[in-house]
Amino acid sequence: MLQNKKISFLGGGAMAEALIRGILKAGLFKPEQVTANDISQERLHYLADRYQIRTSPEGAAVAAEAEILFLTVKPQVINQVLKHVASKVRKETTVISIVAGFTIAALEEALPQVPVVRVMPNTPVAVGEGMSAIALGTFADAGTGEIASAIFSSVGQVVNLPESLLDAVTGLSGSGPGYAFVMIDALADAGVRAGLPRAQALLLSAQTLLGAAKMVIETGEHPGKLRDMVTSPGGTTIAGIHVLEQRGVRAALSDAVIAAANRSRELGKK
Ligand SMILES: NC(=O)C1=CN([C@@H]2O[C@H](COP(=O)(O)OP(=O)(O)OC[C@H]3O[C@@H](n4cnc5c(N)ncnc54)[C@H](O)[C@@H]3O)[C@@H](O)[C@H]2O)C=CC1
Ligand SMILES: O=C(O)[C@@H]1CCC=N1
Repeated sequence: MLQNKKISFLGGGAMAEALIRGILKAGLFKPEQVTANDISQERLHYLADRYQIRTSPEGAAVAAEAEILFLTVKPQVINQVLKHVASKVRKETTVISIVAGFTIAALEEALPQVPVVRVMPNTPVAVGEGMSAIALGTFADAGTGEIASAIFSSVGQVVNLPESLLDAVTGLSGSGPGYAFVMIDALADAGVRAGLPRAQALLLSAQTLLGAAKMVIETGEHPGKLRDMVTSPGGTTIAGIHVLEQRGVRAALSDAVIAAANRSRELGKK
């Protein structure tokens, strides 16, 4: 299905790089099938050098030859980019937008009759542990859906959801790695505070979150039940959890997700 298809990225920033790294690592595409476009020459040199992919500063030319075209620029510039390339995008090209808040309706207005897919992935696609939610546009058939699913399943887990839920996804899993990195860093600092050497504290912190997440996914158990398994009566864990509850960690995480989802909605209105 994807054999020999030309896949291109308009915008070669952090998320495009995460996807490029992930799909090459998964062996889904060969470097010569991949082209990145960016306004920054420095970025293009870096991507060509690091991943041996093709690069070009000519967005319209890249869009014209793409069979799968990724839109990976910031929400603030997507309209300008689409205006520049829209007339070059062929009706057979699958267009996959990961732009936060940018709606399928807006994509289809810029690219009439083109099969478009809106996806909200996250940066762990770079290491094969991404979480992506997919919503298909009006002109996307089952084949288009299969292409998007194959790409994103090669770099992590995929869910299909109605577009109306993608702002919520952005607040939870799209932005979520940011929250997780803050937690990992804070726990590592706490380990140092408790007397551990920095490098070991960071490993203990990150591996603990990785292990806990894996237990939830692999056992299918409710996290509350798994938490009870760690929590001995009168023991250490309940003493720590009490402090988290006292400081409102659950409410803080909940407010973080809602704030990010609201921001995604706001970006979509611009
Ligand atoms: N970073 C993340 O965790 C995630 C980001 N997204 C979405 O991915 C998109 C890209 O985000 P990042 O990679 O984080 O941003 P970024 O700022 O790292 O990358 C954007 C790239 O676009 C380039 N660019 C700017 N104007 C351009 C133009 N006219 N033509 C071609 N390239 C141009 C910039 O030079 C930059 O390299 C955003 O729309 C964001 O909402 C979605 C999911 C997760
Ligand atoms: O911060 C952002 O706007 C992007 C969208 C999801 C994750 N990062």
